[in-house]
Amino acid sequence: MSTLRVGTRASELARTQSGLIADAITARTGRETVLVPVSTEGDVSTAPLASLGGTGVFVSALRDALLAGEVDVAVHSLKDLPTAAADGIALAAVPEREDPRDAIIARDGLTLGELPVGSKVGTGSPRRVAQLEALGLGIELVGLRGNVDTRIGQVTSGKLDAVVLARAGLARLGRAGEITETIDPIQVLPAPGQGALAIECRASDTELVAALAAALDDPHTRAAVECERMVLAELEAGCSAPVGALAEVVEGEDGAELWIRAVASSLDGALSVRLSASGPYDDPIGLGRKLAAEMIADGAHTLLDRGTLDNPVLHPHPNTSGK
Ligand SMILES: NCc1[nH]cc(CCC(=O)O)c1CC(=O)O
Repeated sequence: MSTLRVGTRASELARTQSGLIADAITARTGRETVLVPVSTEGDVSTAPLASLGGTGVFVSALRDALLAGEVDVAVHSLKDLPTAAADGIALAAVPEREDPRDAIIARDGLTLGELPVGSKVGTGSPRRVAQLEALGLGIELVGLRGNVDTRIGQVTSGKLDAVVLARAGLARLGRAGEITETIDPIQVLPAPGQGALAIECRASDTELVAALAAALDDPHTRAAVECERMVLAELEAGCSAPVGALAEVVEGEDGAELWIRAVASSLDGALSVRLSASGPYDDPIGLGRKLAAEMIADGAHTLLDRGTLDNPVLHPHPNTSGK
């Protein structure tokens, strides 16, 4: 059989993730694979992500390459995928997710609670900013982009006291040892889909879709992320909105159940709606809808709208944008 071309963004994290999936495909299906780099607007631009025209900046170039027949498989971080389905594209597999939590890398081994008042903490994510502001730690949150290496470098060089990153990305890069605290989801709920990967193919490649689903899909992860993403979709929010959600499969007396927690915040973190719900494992969509409806009844839309006109919290930090 022909070699499968696996499209990947150029960043080190993306190449690492795509490489892991390419190896898993070969190990489990016997198909040879080759990585094909595809550059995306999100990699090229150094503008704040929130200004790059909303959802999916990292995703569309890979999908275009799939549809153009330049690659056969695309690997994305699931949290970067827009919630709307894309024409002609199938989500073939959602492999078992890594630890979904956020983490900090701070100077001198400090935890969040140990950071002195006035400490500068880097993150470009409105979701992280809002939830960290809500903790009232007296830290100063500083806008930050760039690859994982650049971000951690801000701490090593002393420009920042700490940076916030997804634990999963650090683990895949072999840098989990530099984490000084993994943040409890009680304090900061991760982005919907964080820690999970999405493997997409052309929908017309039905045999490949079925083969990758059989080889790599993890039904528990898929159910959890479907539930989380339904909350995001129902709130009509994108991947850069201050919305966190984390679902887990728990074994109850009557079989498997899904349990989900979610938060929607104003950008400044001053106001938030934080709720949880549980329901049957086989209806993740229904559970996500139900929780979102409760959040909306509690004013989630008002909070999210309040943040769209201006951004009072994120201050761009010199020399931190880019690669
Ligand atoms: N938006 C960038 C992005 N997309 C996925 C990850 C991490 C890996 C993951 O969540 O699976 C990151 C970096 C980060 O948030 O630290």
